[in-house]
Amino acid sequence: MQGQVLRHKRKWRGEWQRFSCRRRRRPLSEYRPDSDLARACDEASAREGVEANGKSRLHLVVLGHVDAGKSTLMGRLLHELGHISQKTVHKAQRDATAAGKGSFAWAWLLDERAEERSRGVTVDVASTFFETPKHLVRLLDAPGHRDFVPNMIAGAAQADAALLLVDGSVGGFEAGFDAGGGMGGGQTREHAQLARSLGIEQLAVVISKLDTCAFSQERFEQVKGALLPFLRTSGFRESQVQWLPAVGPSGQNLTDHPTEPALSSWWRGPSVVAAIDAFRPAARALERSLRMPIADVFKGLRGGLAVGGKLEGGALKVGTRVLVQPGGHQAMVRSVEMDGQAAALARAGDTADVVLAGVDATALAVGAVVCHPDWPVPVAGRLEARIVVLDLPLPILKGRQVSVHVHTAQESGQISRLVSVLNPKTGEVTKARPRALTKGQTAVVEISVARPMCVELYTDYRALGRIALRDGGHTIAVGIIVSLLDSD
Ligand SMILES: Nc1nc2c(ncn2[C@@H]2O[C@H](COP(=O)(O)OP(=O)(O)OP(=O)(O)O)[C@@H](O)[C@H]2O)c(=O)[nH]1
Repeated sequence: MQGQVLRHKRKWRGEWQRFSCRRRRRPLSEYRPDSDLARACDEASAREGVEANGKSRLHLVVLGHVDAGKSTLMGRLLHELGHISQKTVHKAQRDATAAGKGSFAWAWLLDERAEERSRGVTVDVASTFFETPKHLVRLLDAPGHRDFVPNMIAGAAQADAALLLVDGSVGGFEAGFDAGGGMGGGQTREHAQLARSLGIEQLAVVISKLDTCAFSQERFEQVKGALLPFLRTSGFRESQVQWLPAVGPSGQNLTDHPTEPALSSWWRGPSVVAAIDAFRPAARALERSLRMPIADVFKGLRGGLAVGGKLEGGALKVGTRVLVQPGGHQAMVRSVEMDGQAAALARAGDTADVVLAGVDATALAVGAVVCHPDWPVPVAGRLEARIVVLDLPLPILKGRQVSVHVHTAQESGQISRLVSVLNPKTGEVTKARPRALTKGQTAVVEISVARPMCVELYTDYRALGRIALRDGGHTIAVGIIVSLLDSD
């Protein structure tokens, strides 16, 4: 059953009929970019190096357990890099102190900026831009609280690399990393596992708050020693993981080697900025057909409805005809904005705001996908996924209700069939039709969703072929989509 693709099977029934796109999909391998779009992409690639001073775009997500120090570190970093003025810092300090939350002044810088940008947002991930010597960084500051993990997933789904903030203080690390009685535990674990399952391979683990234990090298190594085996089993390659200490409030090891003697005496590695510069930007998948999962829907500044998101493949420009799935809604690109500026073109790897003309507002929702009309993204109500079962106290049984996450989409569904248990190394079936799945097992399951979702086979389109299953506020399994059933 694995790998079987039922691409053209149609089932017209009830609500499904309204969601289905009446087009027959052509194989992705046949895709050739439209010639004027291809020319515009070539010209943009030629200009790119000059306009961006040779810098490349990087989507970076900041992850970590609640209160690990993510916002503080990034607020201070933006100030050090000249993106936040001294005046704004003073104001945030005054406001935070007046509210009896003086220690949150740096964090408030980022939070306040997020509010300013708010425009009926649907994804509560603060997003801002900064430059490092090598990169133009789009920063996504994901909320650490477990209630907001779905937002974190939407943020991480767009990222090329992640900073994982880990509270190094005594008790702080343990709280974020604790297995939590077998129900997923702290968000250090869950964020790391989700990040990897969402395709993030490059990670910098920033151990914060070492000032609370006299900048102890021993504590740094202890935290690293506890976390490294877990990251390995989560699928990170050691060569792709950097480790570094940093203290947000005093700015230690953010842009330069630390000035604090207790830290500089033993730390020889990179600063946060150097670690970010060591990340490789993702290659632009221009040869793929257009896929832009919608992360945000809002009113465009110059009228019309706009959608925001990252182009996972292809390109679009003013005048491009697109299709919005589910539903097969035709639309025309009226304008494109990137980094708050009007742009002629958006290409794979860019995050853009796109105003669409000729489309009904009801078609535009977070989790819908803007795609090429001749190569529409499949919409499936039932699919098979190869999953790894995470830390959970109760086994997964057939019928388990789950929240299904794929790119920016989230839908309720159920595990409708346990297909097989696999040997994780060889992929061989070790048990067909198991009665239950337990922690650590690799398995193929069938998932049915309440409303059909835009998904792809992992082998066709990785960014839209990764899946996470959550239940009761915890991620219970992560995996890849191996077969589309009832898809159109
Ligand atoms: N001593 C010390 N305190 C820190 C450090 N980094 C952050 N803090 C403090 O930790 C608290 C939480 O910091 P935040 O930056 O809000 O943490 P966060 O990870 O963004 O929290 P959420 O967004 O709620 O997940 C604040 O009081 C900060 O001042 C650090 O390196 N050392």
